[in-house]
Amino acid sequence: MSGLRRDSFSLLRETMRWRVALVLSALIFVLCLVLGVLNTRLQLADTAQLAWICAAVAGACIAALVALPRHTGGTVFFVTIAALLVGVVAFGWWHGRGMQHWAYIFPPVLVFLLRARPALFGMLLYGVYASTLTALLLPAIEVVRFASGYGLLVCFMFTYALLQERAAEMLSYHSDHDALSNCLNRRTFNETLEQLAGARNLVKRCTFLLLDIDHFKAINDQHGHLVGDRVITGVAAVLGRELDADTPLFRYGGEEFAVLLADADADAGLALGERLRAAVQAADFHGVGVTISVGVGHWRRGDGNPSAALDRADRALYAAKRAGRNRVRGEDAASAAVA
Ligand SMILES: Nc1nc2c(ncn2[C@@H]2O[C@H](COP(=O)(O)OP(=O)(O)OP(=O)(O)O)[C@@H](O)[C@H]2O)c(=O)[nH]1
Repeated sequence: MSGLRRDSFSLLRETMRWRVALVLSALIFVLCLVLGVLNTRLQLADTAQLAWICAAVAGACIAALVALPRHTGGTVFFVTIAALLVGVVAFGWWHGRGMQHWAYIFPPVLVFLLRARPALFGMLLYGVYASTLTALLLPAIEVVRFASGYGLLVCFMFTYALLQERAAEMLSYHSDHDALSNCLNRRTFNETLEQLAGARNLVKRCTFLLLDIDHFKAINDQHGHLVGDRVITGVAAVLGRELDADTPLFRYGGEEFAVLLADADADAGLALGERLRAAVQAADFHGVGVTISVGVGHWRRGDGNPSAALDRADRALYAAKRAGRNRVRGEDAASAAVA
């Protein structure tokens, strides 16, 4: 998980978080200054003291947001403000005072700290708590005023959080998948290979299958590129149906696919290759005869880089093509092809 996907998604989220954090901390800072002055005038020393403390924390948050990298600054802000709000609620509870105006800060903080659904649960829970506290201390009209404003804010924040989650999922899907075949794309394949090579990866062995549509240029030439595109989509669908849900299928190149069988030996790869080859041959591609050739390469941890096994799968594929296509070849054939 690196490169374009993480950059674009994280940047979007970090920028949003940072901006909301800055606006919120400025708001809390100003609000607390005003509350500090008013409570001092009303001679409510403990509430004034609380307001000064909150103003100082909000001021420190503004400094942290400006000085630290956006991601760290945002996280520091939301965690600090969440802790501060819990402190304010505890203060209100302890002194038997309604602190319902603070409740309006909870929804944006929870939405930027948690996923949408747990945030909704937290927002509603706090809304019930603050409404009950208000009902105990103030006239019913105040409860209605508070609950309507707070409810509206919760609806807005939950909608925003859901939209943001959907946008992130879509962004992630489109940066991982190929638009024509809906398979995982080459970039994801390269990342998977890198992860596999990592010393901390738990996969002990794996088998690569490279699958290439036979005489695809002729299909394009005879039926046109649109039909060629449909054949690629159709072959991907057939392969996807044959594979387990947890076996990834990649579009490796133009008319070439790759399958990564984790914790499987070479024989399992050859058997799967044969099943996939037969399934494509048996499928109906609107009258176009389509077959695939398959090359299989095996890798064990300690054997060096997995890309060497991929190389062997590529040579086995070449051997399958040379042997007449529509067949599966393993590493023995790859060695023979080199010799
Ligand atoms: N329609 C379509 N054609 C593509 C796409 N990507 C690559 N191609 C074409 O696929 C063809 C691949 O041809 P070759 O690599 O010569 O191989 P082949 O004709 O399949 O022959 P063998 O692999 O030797 O069986 C080229 O003509 C590419 O232009 C695509 O996304 N859509």
